[in-house]
Amino acid sequence: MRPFPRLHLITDTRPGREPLAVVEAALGVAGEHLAVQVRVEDDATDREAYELAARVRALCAEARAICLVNDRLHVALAVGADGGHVGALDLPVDAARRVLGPYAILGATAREPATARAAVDAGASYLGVGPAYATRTKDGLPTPIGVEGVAAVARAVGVPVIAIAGVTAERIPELRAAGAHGVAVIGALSQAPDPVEATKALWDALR
Ligand SMILES: Cc1ncc(COP(=O)(O)OP(=O)(O)O)c(N)n1
Ligand SMILES: Cc1nc(C(=O)O)sc1CCOP(=O)(O)O
Ligand SMILES: [Mg+2]
Repeated sequence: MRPFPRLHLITDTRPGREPLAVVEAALGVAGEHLAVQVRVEDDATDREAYELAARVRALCAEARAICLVNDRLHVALAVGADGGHVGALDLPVDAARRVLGPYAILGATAREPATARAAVDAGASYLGVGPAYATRTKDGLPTPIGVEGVAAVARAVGVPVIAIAGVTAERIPELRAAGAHGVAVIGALSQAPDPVEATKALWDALR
């Protein structure tokens, strides 16, 4: 079985961003070691989500990378993605598992050990754990849990923990030391002046 990717790139579809260019740059560096999660803004239409996901899925297939879809599991199924990711406002994890089937990759957001254990019991195959640090990318998040919070979740579960929020290449060593299997990033790549160099820095810190 393939090792679960340590680097997860989440698409940034805010105005002025170029999600496909960033995905292509990252795939060129990390290829099959990358997971790309297609995440669109809440007010995007399903058609917009589908069209982006279909293009990302094709790029990932060419690079043998994993393609996941955030929230919209019908879109994940429609494009033949490898799986999906759900959080507290999305389908419950057990329902998401029923939708995606037993073999799909299913990520769930967890911010502390009890939720993390419940998500794994309900069928999550990895956890997105954060906010590890403060971030400007998403509003309304709770206070960052820090590396100690990531470590508490990592100790509680046996599935890969993917740290999220405010992650930079410089922060990866302490997250890995805390037990994170890997990291998920938006801004570290989508706001980088050179996404190729930024992917190299992230990947070098993870391997
Ligand atoms: C890897 C990863 N971790 C956490 C999240 C956040 O999911 P959620 O809490 O459902 O919030 P939205 O991303 O849907 O706004 C994630 N997407 N990926
Ligand atoms: C989509 C998302 N979910 C988070 C959570 O903590 O659940 S943080 C986040 C955005 C992360 O963006 P950046 O890498 O730019 O900080
Ligand atoms: Mg969600």
